[in-house]
Amino acid sequence: MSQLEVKGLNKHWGDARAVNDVSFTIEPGEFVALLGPSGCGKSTTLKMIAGLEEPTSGSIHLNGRDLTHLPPGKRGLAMVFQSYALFPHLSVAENIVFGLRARRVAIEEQNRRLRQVTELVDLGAQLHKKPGQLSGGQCQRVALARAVVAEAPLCLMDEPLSNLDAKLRNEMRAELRSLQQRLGMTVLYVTHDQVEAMSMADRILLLNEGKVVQNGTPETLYGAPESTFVARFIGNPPMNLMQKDAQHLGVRPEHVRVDPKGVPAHVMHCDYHGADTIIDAVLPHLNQQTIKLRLPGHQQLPQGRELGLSWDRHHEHHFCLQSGQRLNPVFASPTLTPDETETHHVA
Ligand SMILES: Nc1ncnc2c1ncn2[C@@H]1O[C@H](COP(=O)(O)OP(=O)(O)OP(=O)(O)O)[C@@H](O)[C@H]1O
Repeated sequence: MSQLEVKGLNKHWGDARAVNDVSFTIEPGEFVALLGPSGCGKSTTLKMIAGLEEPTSGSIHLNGRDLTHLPPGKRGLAMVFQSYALFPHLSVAENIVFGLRARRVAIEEQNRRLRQVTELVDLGAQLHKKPGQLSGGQCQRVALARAVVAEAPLCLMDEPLSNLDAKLRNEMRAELRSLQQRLGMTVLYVTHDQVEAMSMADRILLLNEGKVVQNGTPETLYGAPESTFVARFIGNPPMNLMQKDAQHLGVRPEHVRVDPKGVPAHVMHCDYHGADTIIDAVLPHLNQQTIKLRLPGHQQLPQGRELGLSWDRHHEHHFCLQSGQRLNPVFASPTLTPDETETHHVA
């Protein structure tokens, strides 16, 4: 039995369909990211699972128990919010065990779990401080610790790292993922940041306009996007999508290489990123469409420089021009199939 089972979930406000027939499951110990652009329905989905928003229709089961219409307090879920939601007048220790006290868990058990979790999230020296005396990263650790001590069957996280600066966010990502794996926590994690979803999740549910557009591992979303929307959303810079015949031909910037025998291109612009350079080029034989390529190191090519470009066949993605849906199957192991690894020239 799946830990969480969401079936045909809808949330309509008048004519607006914020969440439109969303179904998915989460297995015990899985870390699933609910990813998508602003306004796609991520938070509304999470709120319906938490019991903070009533679904228009659909059902939510946790370990076979129907939660759909239960009040939040009866669902037994843990939550971590972007805002941390700590009580400013309580100490770190009191914040962490707040839920356990409310549930009248025995004091010895509260202390045991508090000791265990403060060691895990390295808060031992801060237990008597108030949230106002902590850094953003420490506040987020307190919020995490509170979710961990609850020992809930599912932990819901709504953009928990978005208030932290870039360096700390990176550190906390690794910390959170390692904590989740060590404890075997089942997590549903809302984010609009594809890097966060790609680096942390076992599986990604990508939402667009209230619908799940792809449900798969990070590798599947990157390597076999089911539509042009997914192809553009995952990867930075996103996949090049060029109109050719009656299709969109997709190839990722990191898979394009300079090759004198390749398709002719003119350099437009070079963008140096430190470890690599992103080059924008025009393809005169493909209706002046543009293509991006990623080259290692610092490349300074003058505007107008002529290049040849090529890529391997197994790195091509084909999508229907009208529907945007994927047309080509995925090559399971490209290096094993000689005719699929040949270099392809588009012109
Ligand atoms: N209480 C409400 N009344 C009416 N419309 C709402 C309400 N709450 C959300 N919406 C709409 O539902 C849609 C989905 O909103 P939601 O907050 O779930 O998106 P999101 O993916 O979490 O976005 P973000 O990343 O910006 O938080 C949006 O179009 C939003 O305007």
